Amino acid sequence: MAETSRILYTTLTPSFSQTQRTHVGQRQLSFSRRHQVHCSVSAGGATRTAATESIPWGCEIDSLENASALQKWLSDSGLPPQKMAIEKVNVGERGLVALKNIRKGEKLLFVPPSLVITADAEWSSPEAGEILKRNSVPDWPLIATYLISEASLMKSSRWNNYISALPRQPYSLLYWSQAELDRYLEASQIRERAIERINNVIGTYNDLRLRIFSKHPSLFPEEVFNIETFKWSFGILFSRLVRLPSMDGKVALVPWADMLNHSCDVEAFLDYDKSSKGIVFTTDRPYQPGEQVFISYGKKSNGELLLSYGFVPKEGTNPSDSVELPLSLKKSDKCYAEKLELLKKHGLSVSQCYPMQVTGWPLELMAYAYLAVSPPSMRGKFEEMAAAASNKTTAKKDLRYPEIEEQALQFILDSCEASISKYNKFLQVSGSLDLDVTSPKQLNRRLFLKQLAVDLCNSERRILFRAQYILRRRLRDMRTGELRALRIFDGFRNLFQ
Ligand SMILES: C[S@@+](CC[C@H](N)C(=O)[O-])C[C@H]1O[C@@H](n2cnc3c(N)ncnc32)[C@H](O)[C@@H]1O
Repeated sequence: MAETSRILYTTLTPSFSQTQRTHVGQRQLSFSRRHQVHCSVSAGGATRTAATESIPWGCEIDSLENASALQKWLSDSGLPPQKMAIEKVNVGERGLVALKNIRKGEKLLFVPPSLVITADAEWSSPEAGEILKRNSVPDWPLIATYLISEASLMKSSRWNNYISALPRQPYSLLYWSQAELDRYLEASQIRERAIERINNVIGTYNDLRLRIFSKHPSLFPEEVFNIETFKWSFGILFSRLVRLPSMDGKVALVPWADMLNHSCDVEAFLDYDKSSKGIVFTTDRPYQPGEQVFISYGKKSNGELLLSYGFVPKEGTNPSDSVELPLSLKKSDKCYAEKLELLKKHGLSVSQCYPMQVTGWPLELMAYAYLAVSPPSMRGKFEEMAAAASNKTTAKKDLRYPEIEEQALQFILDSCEASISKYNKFLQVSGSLDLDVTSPKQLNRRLFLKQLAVDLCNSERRILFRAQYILRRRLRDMRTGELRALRIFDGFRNLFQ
């Protein structure tokens, strides 16, 4: 699915105002010309009702409640006969399962553009769509608002069957409270990313509310267009929106295709196929009847998958897995101010995170480590080190400074070990984290979140363990090499004495 965070940041600069209104009032609205709006939003367990009838905002993610209505509507609306059907599955709750033998290299789906939601989609409430477009609202917030608008129209929207089959509470970190993020993701840098993302959604909503919704309350009543419904629609976008490379990277919600779950073992991805004029993917392995068919949501780390999609693949099964390692300049460094200024010049800050993989770490990380440990006598090299530490520069990154190689590796090792001890602490206490829950529902949610956090922390710590092993070995080899050289030197000295 799409590279979500990047898109959100570049499409709308949110105001980041903290004035959120999460309460939904109790009055009737004149939003829809066709019927009155009734709003019941379930978010974080709370249900808010605005009128007699309620907007369902999708269905339970683990139910097949609306799946057959969705399939029927899709085929009546032009989706060609499929070799797959929506079923309950072991991985991903609901998914698409092969009905017939499917060959490797076969094209599947063929969802026509008329069944795809993009920023150009026709609004059931055209006036509302016009206003957003006039205000140059970027694609992501535009589609998020569109989804809320269409959901609130229920049966009057042409997307009713699609929206009814969407999950009422998409699994994404958007739905974790600050306390849950602090409690479960304390050790992982994903916590920061989740907070940043939640603030972006809140900022985006506040910006739209101030600039547009508050000026047109009859078209965008707060009972419907509020932070809870935005969390829902952004949760849907984060977990289902796709970027279509053959349509110039256009982002789209593709009904039916968005029932496909992710596997780290496959490389098949969704795209627009010019010859068949539909959204397709090409299988990279055969499937037998009854087997779940998968696509790839992209080469994402376990943390990124949890952030957008709310799941963590089994430990050791994701070849794209990585962990963000935080590195910081030491305050006691004699050249601290000078180094910091250069880091800032290259768009970096005093603490920088770099992705570590089981297979190694980026050259930028090594450049940062060189800068952090380099003595005042290497002042002339600081600039090139800071430039190479930034991935925004075209500067030569593959720098080597043999004279400080050992200190740089030791610096990375120390940072790895500091991170490992945070994970150790969390994983040791995680067993006793849930003793204070009172209701079974709350207990289930807590256990579920805790399990996700434990899985994430185990997979991130595993990468750090591997890096620790490699770094220790490299340092040991360097030190024994140095010792041997020293002994040879001593031998020569004795000989000449
Ligand atoms: C594009 S939707 C796929 C359809 C979804 N299973 C449904 O029932 O609506 C993405 C969501 O499916 C689930 N999912 C996808 N791949 C998964 C996997 N490998 N393991 C667990 N859950 C997965 C996650 O909840 C994710 O947010």
